[in-house]
Amino acid sequence: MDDWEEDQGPVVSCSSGFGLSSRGADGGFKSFYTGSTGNGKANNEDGDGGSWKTTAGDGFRGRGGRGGSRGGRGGFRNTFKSETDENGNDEGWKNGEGQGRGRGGFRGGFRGGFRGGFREGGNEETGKKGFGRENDGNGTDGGWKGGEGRGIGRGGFRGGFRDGSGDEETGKRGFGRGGFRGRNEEVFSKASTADKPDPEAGENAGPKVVYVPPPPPEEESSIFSHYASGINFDKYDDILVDVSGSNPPKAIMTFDEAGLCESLRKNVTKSGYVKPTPVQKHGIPIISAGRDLMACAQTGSGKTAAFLLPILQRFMTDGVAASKFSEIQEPEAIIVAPTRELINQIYLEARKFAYGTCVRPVVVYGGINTGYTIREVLKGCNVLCATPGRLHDLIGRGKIGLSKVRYLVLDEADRMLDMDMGFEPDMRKLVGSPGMPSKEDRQTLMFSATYPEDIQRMAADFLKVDYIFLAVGVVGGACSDVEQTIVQVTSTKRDQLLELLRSTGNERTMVFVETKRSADFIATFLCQEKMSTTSIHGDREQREREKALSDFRTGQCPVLVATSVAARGLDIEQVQHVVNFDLPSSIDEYVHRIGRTGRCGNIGRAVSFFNPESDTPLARSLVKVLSGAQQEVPKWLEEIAFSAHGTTGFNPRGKVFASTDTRKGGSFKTDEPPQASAPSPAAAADDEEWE
Ligand SMILES: Nc1ncnc2c1ncn2[C@@H]1O[C@H](COP(=O)(O)OP(=O)(O)OP(=O)(O)O)[C@@H](O)[C@H]1O
Repeated sequence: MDDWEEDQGPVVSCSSGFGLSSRGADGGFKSFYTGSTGNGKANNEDGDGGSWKTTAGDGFRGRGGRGGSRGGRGGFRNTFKSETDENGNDEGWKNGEGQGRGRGGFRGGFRGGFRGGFREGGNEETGKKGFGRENDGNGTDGGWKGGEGRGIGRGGFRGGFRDGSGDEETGKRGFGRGGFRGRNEEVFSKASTADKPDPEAGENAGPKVVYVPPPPPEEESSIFSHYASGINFDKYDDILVDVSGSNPPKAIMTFDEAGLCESLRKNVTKSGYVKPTPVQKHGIPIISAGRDLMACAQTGSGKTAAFLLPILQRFMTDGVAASKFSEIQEPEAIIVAPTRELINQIYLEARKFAYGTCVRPVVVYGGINTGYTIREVLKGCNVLCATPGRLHDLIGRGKIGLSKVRYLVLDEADRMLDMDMGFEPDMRKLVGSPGMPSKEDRQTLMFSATYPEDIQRMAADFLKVDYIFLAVGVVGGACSDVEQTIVQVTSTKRDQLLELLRSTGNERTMVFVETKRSADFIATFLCQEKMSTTSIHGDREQREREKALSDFRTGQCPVLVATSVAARGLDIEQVQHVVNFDLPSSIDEYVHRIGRTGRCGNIGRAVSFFNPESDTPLARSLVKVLSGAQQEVPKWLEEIAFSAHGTTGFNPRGKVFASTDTRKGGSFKTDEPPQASAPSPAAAADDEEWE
């Protein structure tokens, strides 16, 4: 039997103990929220887990279990301290000796299908052999004692204890899936993920993932469903465009000039596209002419179609391998993106534009069953849409061959090439993989709304020397259709949020927070306040993530609390409003987050809570972005920005916007040396928990 088929054997479900859309409450909050209904109280009976923390032992730390609808989660005393203090609900305890007793956190875990079992390197799959008191059904005790080097896991699968040397990003080498951390939760590792065993992939590598996503709709009406472009769509034509590089092809003005075949043309029309956006007007002929491209255009301005259409057209002209079963598939195009939801969205766009043609797009990403993924790939694959981890996994298994790759597309290219938080090692590994045509023999296309200067320079390694740089508007600038408001806060952010959401009625709103725990906490809080809220972050199962997104898309839950996992690329109809409950530490991230609204010529609003204690390093970049998008800059923000010493001008991560192609040497340089930014307190606390 082929190795991947083994995945079809008995597997441990990551979903056992979970209600469909419900989860235990975070310890310390005495609350519970459902993923979809906002019914915050019905199942609260066991959710009031006490927070806990240990400070001794061999660096272990985890979370209490997530037990179905009755489970609680061990709390996070330190991180949530201020919030729980505010709430008066913190029942946390601290244990300096690595021993102690907890309440709901563990109890919930034990009751949740053996999640949260106490393990000492025991059976990772179930945690059953741990010290969890599985029959502690009444939840009256749930206490535990831990000596050195022992830990409490968050579920048998997640967050289990870490030996300190494990892979902090994935927990792959630790005991259990410590989950994701930090701001970009899809970032698996600073080193290549493929260098390490994939917990979903190999034998003995950890729990197998059984989730198989529902098939995408087949009806034509669903495939082509779209939202209308907005009143500002025509204003795109006024945006300044800078094209640099030798002999750039002439822009097209209409889709008729794009030279699309009949099928593609029809699909473009059925998608509601009447005229191309600037990135399409310039990008399509550049790609069609066979040139490499680094394109920067504001959020929501149609970058996806700008690369998909010319690629598909080339395949229609030159032909692609017939889609048929083969034990190894050799796609002609590979598209990579940093998050699962985004790559799935790109896949759906590819499928839409390729509708009725012989081109078969396939999507692969983590969090879903590997066997299922492989079967889908082996049916035939011309355009492979992938997140990096799963892509390398399939290449490693010999299911994907690279020798026929003609197009390599990096969407959110700055994230994909970010050395600190992105997938740079994975991308280098990909282009260096056996069979992958050299950059001279393939076309490499990069798209984003932001391109820090250092990333631009590094990106050149992946591109032919004569690549074209296309900038629509200011590189790194925010979409001017988003009305941006910055509100100074003190300590009552939650109440301010509530007031804000109450004033916006049923508007579809994304609330961004910095940490996964904050996401749970705020979602719980809003549910308690009778607001239909759901949440998405890297600690949720893929099934839950997709359900959350779908509930938000359909309007069943008009409020989505999200970490930065949802900051980039997601194109959701009628998101009228983005709230930065916590500001991100990077201005690029800010630009992407607020770009979830005001898309395709529609108007949107973004309100950001600015906390002078933690957000001052971002002040100058914010001023720059606000004024660049013709937004009012509050006086107080200007004062903070210009009195702040030791902050970088435009990006606290020490990066500066490039105003244009770095080959021309242009950038918004500041007169201050770049500094490494300190993580925000919230993010730091998040790190603390996982390390
Ligand atoms: N020419 C067009 N006419 C009408 N609608 C369009 C056109 N081009 C793109 N759209 C629509 O605009 C929306 C935004 O497009 P897309 O998601 O490609 O933006 P993006 O530039 O990739 O954004 P982000 O930077 O957030 O990733 C989508 O719903 C897409 O279908």
